[in-house]
Amino acid sequence: MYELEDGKFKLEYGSVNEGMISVASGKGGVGKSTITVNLAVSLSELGKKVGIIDADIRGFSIPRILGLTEEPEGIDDKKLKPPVAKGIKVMSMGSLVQEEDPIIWRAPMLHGILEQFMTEVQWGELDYLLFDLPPGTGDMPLNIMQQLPDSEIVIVTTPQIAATNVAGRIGKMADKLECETLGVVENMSYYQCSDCGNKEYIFGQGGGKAMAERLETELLGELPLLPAVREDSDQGKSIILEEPESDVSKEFISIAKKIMDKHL
Ligand SMILES: Nc1ncnc2c1ncn2[C@@H]1O[C@H](COP(=O)(O)OP(=O)(O)OP(=O)(O)O)[C@@H](O)[C@H]1O
Repeated sequence: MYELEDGKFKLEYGSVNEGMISVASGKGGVGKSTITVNLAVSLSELGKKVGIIDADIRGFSIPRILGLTEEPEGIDDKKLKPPVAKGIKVMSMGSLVQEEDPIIWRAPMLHGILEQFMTEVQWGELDYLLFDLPPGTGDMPLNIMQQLPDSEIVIVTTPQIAATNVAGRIGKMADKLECETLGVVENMSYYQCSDCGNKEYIFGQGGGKAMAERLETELLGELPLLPAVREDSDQGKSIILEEPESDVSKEFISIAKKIMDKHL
């Protein structure tokens, strides 16, 4: 699907110059897609050219979270021009698979669609290509990671020990496939009272850090549980652009910088 030359991924119609990064989670609902989008926007705000492949075939939510309204456009019968939102090029499995198709049919289609996204889409020059993986440690995320040699992985977890145990399996899977784990992002780490600023650690504390230690990787950041994050996502907005001075936006930018530093 691509060649790695001098640290750059050469695609049929473009290249990825710094990193192909899968965003994974041990289970659903921990904020993987929200984090994929906000990381992409953060990298873009830091001057990087970014693309996203929404490979979460069950819950393809990237177009909605990113506020994408355009469809991919066919060019000369061979290539697809990816739609763009907030400066990010996006291809979603959701645009090619019918939502009502049973998962059991969709899973084998994944391989072909991913290949099509890598070889028939006019990505142009990108610095980062992010993949929103299906949640969990089942066949679907495994198959995708197997198809992406030399890619890296960021693991999203919530702080509960149960969640970090499952997410830890993703790290072990990445090791087996020789994908480098860039680090762990702990989401919904705490809730901050908008009146008094007090932080409540409603899901416990330290699970992300403990998991990062177990996997011998870095805790890239801890993001609060904030109504504004969900509200913006629901409306196709990004908190990074809406409230760039907020603590949560600064934390996203800090995570993006740590990822960039690993590609210097
Ligand atoms: N830090 C946060 N604060 C508030 N709400 C959040 C936060 N992160 C995610 N959410 C909300 O939690 C819900 C689940 O998030 P999201 O869809 O990103 O999870 P996911 O891990 O990708 O789920 P799945 O893999 O099942 O598709 C969404 O409504 C999202 O807006």
